[in-house]
Order: sequence, then structure tokens, then C-alpha cells
Amino acid sequence: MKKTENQLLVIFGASGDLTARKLVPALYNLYVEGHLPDNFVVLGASRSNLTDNQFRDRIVYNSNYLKERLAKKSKEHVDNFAKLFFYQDLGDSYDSFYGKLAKRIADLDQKYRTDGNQIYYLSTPPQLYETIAARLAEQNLNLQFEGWRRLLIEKPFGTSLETAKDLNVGLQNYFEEPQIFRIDHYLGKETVQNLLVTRFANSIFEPLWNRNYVHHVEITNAESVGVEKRGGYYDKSGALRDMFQNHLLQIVSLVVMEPPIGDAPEEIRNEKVKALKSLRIMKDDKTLFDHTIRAQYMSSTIDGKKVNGYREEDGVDPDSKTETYAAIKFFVDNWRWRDVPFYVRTAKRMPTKVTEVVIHFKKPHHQIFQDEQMGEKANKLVIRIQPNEGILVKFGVKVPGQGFKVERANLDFYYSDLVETHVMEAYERLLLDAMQGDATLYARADEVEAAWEFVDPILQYWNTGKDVRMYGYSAGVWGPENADDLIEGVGFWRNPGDNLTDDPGFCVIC
Ligand SMILES: NC(=O)C1=CN([C@@H]2O[C@H](COP(=O)(O)OP(=O)(O)OC[C@H]3O[C@@H](n4cnc5c(N)ncnc54)[C@H](OP(=O)(O)O)[C@@H]3O)[C@@H](O)[C@H]2O)C=CC1
Ligand SMILES: O=C1O[C@H](COP(=O)(O)O)[C@@H](O)[C@H](O)[C@H]1O
Repeated sequence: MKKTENQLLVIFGASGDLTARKLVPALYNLYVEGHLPDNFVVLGASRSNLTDNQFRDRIVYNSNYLKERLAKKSKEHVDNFAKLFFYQDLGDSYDSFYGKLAKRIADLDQKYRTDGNQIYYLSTPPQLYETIAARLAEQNLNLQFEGWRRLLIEKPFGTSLETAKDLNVGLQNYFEEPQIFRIDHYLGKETVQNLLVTRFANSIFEPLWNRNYVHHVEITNAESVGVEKRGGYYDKSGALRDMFQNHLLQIVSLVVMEPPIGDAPEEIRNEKVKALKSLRIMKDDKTLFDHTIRAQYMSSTIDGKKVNGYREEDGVDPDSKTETYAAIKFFVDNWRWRDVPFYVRTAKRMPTKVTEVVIHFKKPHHQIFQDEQMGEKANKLVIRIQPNEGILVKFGVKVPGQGFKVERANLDFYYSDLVETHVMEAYERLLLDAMQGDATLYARADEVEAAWEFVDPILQYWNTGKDVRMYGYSAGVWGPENADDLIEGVGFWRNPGDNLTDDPGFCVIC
């Protein structure tokens, strides 16, 4: 096990949802699994007026997110975990009180011997990221004399190419790029990382992973929930910014990239950037019109219950033009992928929650068996990111009996079969990596900018193009019918079920 050095973690926005829902539970898992260093403390910071004990009550003792896990534990076990947490009130803004904060950090560092190593986790509204970095620098908290200093930034990282560039420059005024860790929680998912292993630790897939054998690539990210309580944020964001620019393009980069020369963070990140830079940017209105679809969910009844349409959700403008569904077709301009279409879609209020990558292989180039549906039975590799994580290969077998009738069979592997292995949750993996200084699973500045470069023209076209349509789809179906047009030339969307082996066949979108 890699050693984690003594350190102090400062969380800005510590009174917020992410801290309680994801960060503290992730820290708890690290605590239980023995991954935390001997000397380790967490200092929560935000404007809310809380004492250390009130903060501990809120995020540990009274936490809904830890309740089940703590229920069977001894008081001593829970107290020892709670004692790791402290709280610093930042007054009424994130622009002052940094002298006090610096003093508190120095005191805790000395008392708990955290060796001057500090992580600053920014879990606040994004407009505060640069201000916080600047104020930390004013107190010399960015300087690495006696220990190291790292800055962790939550998404969203900018809202356009221009704002992402500005934010990169803004942060780099105060912190060096190797100190900056930009979170994309999809990279913390084991199955996303497994894309690298599937491709580069096996000799059976990689030789086929190119335009000679791959017919098209399909990536689906579907959520059954709507915007829940985040309507205010989501209405300014939309599916393209919220999921596609970051999480889905990260997955795309892992599918598209060339083999790195080793597993060092910079080797992998260099290849991912090259992959993102090779995505063909859509420039003309015709391509943008033909290759992109956006839509919004409309009210409907699911399992006998009425479900709000997007425009009826709290915090959403009743005339909103924000998409909750985005489907994009694109090409990759490099030697490996030339002319292979990629189809990527993401949406809320779909029939189920699922994320998967499907590599559709070409038919055998000479057809020996006279099976009319042979085309629909071409090989597929399905990489299920969530849920029921696993890998499925679909291949043709002979149906017993006379003649050569071909049917599809499955070869499947489920992560859950690896019973002894504890699969770390995304935030747990990412926090531990940052604590150990491993940036492999964090997005680099040029990576984020390359992703925005691809997305920006689509957003601009959607905002200003005169022919752009906003389709509707009833909550609980697989998006608008018009999304069929996008993929029509190659088949139909694979609308998967809950299980990896559910075989939806080639169903037409509802
Ligand atoms: N929640 C989630 O699931 C996810 C969140 N994120 C990102 O993480 C960050 C934090 O999100 P989340 O915890 O959900 O947000 P919350 O609104 O729940 O919490 C943010 C915290 O920041 C503080 N804050 C400071 N200034 C403001 C302000 N002007 N308006 C609102 N809050 C302010 C608040 O604490 P106080 O008032 O005490 O200062 C608040 O507790 C955001 O950047 C978000 O985009 C990313 C992925 C998922
Ligand atoms: O970043 C985000 O991700 C979640 C989906 O994450 P998952 O791990 O549950 O797949 C999404 O609901 C949210 O809108 C988005 O901001």
C-alpha cells in the first residue's frame, strides 16, 4: 500500500451538500480502511457560524449519509473519527478572515504534527474559486517551503472555453499547475479506469480497436432522476455542460487515446489531451444541425405517479431553453479513428440509470452464412460503467439443428464477482490519490480546455442558431424520437436495461 504522508485537509464550503454527502463519507471509508495517515485533521471552513462540536454533530453524529454505517460501531470508533474534524468560521464572505484561517491552520498543524502538508478543497460555488486561491496566496499558504500545498477544484470548471481559460490563468497566478487537482468524479469510478486496463492489459482487444474493425462507438449516460433540488444551478448549465463537457468527454478520451508509454500520470494525461484535440470540431451550421440533438423532459406519469416536466421544476425558468437531453454524433480526426462515427448521449428522466460504452464491430468482410439478420448480430463489446458494472462480449454461435443459423451469445464479467475486492467509491479514490499526490485521475488545464474547444461551438449554435430545435420527450422514455435520425445510418440506439446482460436488441427509441 502506498504511504500517505501526514497532512491537513481544509474544506471550503464545509457547510454544503457535497461535503456532507460525498466528502465526509469518503473520508470515513478511508478511515475504516486504514488509508488515513497517522497525523491527519480536517478543517471545515465556510460562512456559517459553527463551533467544532456543532460541525461534528452535523457531518458525523447526525449525518444521514453515515447513519447506517455508524449504527453498529462503538462510541469510541465514532468519536475517534469525529475528532478528526475542526471548523473555522469565515465571517460573512470568502474574501476576508484569511489571517484568522492561516493562524488556525498553523495551530492545528503544530498541535497535530501534520508536517506543513495541506490540501485546500474548494467545494463552494465556482465564482469563489479564484478569490479563495488569491486569499490563500496572500497568506503564503500556496508556498511549498516546509511541506506541500495542493488545491482541489470541484466542477464546473468554467462555463465556456473562455471562462475555463480565464480560470486556469487565475488559479495559475497563485498555484503551480502540478499543485492544482481538477476533480471529475467519473475518473474516480473503477469501471472508467478499467477502460485503460481492458484496452492496454489485454492483447485481444487492442488490435481490433481501430477503424479497420470498429463500425461505430456508442456511449450512453442515462439518469432516471430529474434535476431534483438543483434546478437553479442546472438551468444555467444544461446536459452539455453538466455531463458531456466533463464526464462524457473524459470517457471518450479513454476510448480514443493511443497507448501511453507507461502508467505515469503525465504519460496518460498527455495521451488524453491528444485524443481530445483530435475530435473534429463542428464548424458549420449544417453539421451542427445534423449531428446534434437537444431536448427537454415533459411531465408524465411514471409508475402511477405524476412527474413534473423540466419547466415545472423548482428553480427552473418556465420558458427555459436549457436541455436535459443531449445527443451528439462526431468523428475523430486521427489515423486510428478516421471515419468511425461516435454517438454520445446523456439525459435526465430516462427509464433507468445506466452508463455504458458499446464498441460495435464491423460484420465479417465475407459472409459465409446466409443469415439475413447477420448485420444485426455483429460483435459488440459492452463496457458497463454503472450499475452492475462489468464487461460483455456479444458473439455469434450456431443455433443447434440443420443449417447454419446464427444467434448471439454473451460472454460476461461482473465486478461484483470479485468478492474479496472492496471497490472504492469515486470520491474515496480521488481523495486518496490527491492525498498521495497522484494526479492521474485529475484533469489537467489543457485537457479541460481541449474539451471546451469541442463543446463551445455546439453551445454557441444551440444558443444562437436559427434552425435549432428543442424537442420534448415524456419523462421516463428514451428521449425524443428525432434522436433516431442521428444514428439511423448505422442502426439504432441500444437502450439498455438494468442488467449488463439485458439484451435490448435493436429497439427503436420511444
Ligand atoms: N452536490 C453535488 O452533488 C455536487 C457538487 N459539485 C460542486 O461542488 C461545489 C459545492 O456544491 P454543493 O455542496 O452542492 O453546494 P452547496 O450550495 O450545498 O454548498 C456550497 C457551500 O458554499 C458556501 N457558499 C459561499 N458563498 C456562497 C454563495 N454565494 N451561495 C451559496 N453558497 C455559498 C455555502 O456555505 P456558507 O453559506 O456556510 O458559506 C454552502 O454551504 C459546487 O461547485 C458544485 O458545483 C460537483 C459535483 C456534484
Ligand atoms: O456531475 C454530475 O453527476 C451526476 C451523476 O453522477 P453519477 O455518479 O450518479 O452518475 C449528475 O446527476 C449531476 O447532474 C452532475 O452534476
